Amino acid sequence: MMLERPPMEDARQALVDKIMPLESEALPTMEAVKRILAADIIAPRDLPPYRQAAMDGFAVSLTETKDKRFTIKKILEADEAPDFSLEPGEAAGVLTGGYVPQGTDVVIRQEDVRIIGDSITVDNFPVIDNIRNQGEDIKSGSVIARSGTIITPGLIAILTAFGLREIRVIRRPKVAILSLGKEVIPYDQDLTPGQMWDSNGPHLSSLVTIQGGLPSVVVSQSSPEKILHSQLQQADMVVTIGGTADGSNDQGRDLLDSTCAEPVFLGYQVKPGSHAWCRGQ
Ligand SMILES: Nc1nc2c(c(=O)[nH]1)N[C@H]1C(S)=C(S)[C@@H](COP(=O)(O)OP(=O)(O)OC[C@H]3O[C@@H](n4cnc5c(N)ncnc54)[C@H](O)[C@@H]3O)O[C@H]1N2
Ligand code: MOO
Repeated sequence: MMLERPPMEDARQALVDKIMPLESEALPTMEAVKRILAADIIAPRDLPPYRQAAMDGFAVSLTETKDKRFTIKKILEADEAPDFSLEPGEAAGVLTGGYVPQGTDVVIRQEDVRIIGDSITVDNFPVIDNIRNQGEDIKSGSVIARSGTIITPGLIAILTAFGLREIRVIRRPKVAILSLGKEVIPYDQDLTPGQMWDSNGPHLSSLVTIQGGLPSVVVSQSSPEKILHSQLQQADMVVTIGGTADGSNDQGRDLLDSTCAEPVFLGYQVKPGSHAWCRGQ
């Protein structure tokens, strides 16, 4: 049902109601910032993926007698997965984000130990264990982000922390912008008296770019109907500029009538801009 000069909010809602989600496309994760997720993302594994040290220092296995001295079994490298377990009274050198060996009860910061030969003496036992448990941040199988989410830099970090190389996003809408009027010429052409550079086309085009669309601007001095119909084949949305009044140069209304698209609203209660029309499939 076509609305005649509705309030702006009703016009906006009528337009939004016409919008259909576009198809999705696969993108390398690094290129997906600001795009819209096309499907829920499920965590493929736990994060952290293994039990990690939260401090540089020593992983220790405590003794029943609460000894302060531990024998160093091995100093682990940053990229090393331990192939041993700690027995009570043993310690292993660990780095933040690295594995802690099986049997670890607590990680003591290196500032809180003294290294004497092949053993350590703990000056201060921490009140927390300084261990990040497997899956503590995100559990395998849980939803990381829902379909429809706008991908932020933070989400890119999470997706790549899971090694997700490619994700499905909604494709960018193609928006054709048609500047009507025989006096309007592209801004990069020389002007003759009576002509006007197209500035509204570049304005709308920039707004579309900022919102994530793919704009194309056409100045249709001649055969606007032909251009409009070809744009309707290629674009998801066509926006025409000018020609909305009743002057001899105003073809906007006839142009819209020449499409088979259903009228959504005809004019709306905004000044200036009251002559805006909308049609949709
Ligand atoms: N007899 C009447 N005249 C007008 C009426 C009316 O009811 N009866 N309404 C007035 C109102 S209100 C409005 S709003 C305007 C609507 O104007 P149009 O949509 O027809 O706009 P144009 O005539 O095509 O252009 C107006 C002006 O803007 C320049 N222009 C157009 N396109 C561009 C562009 N892409 N970049 C830069 N400049 C552009 C154009 O050259 C004209 O100078 O009608 C009133 N008149
Ligand atoms: O209808 Mo016009 O755009 O308000 O000045």
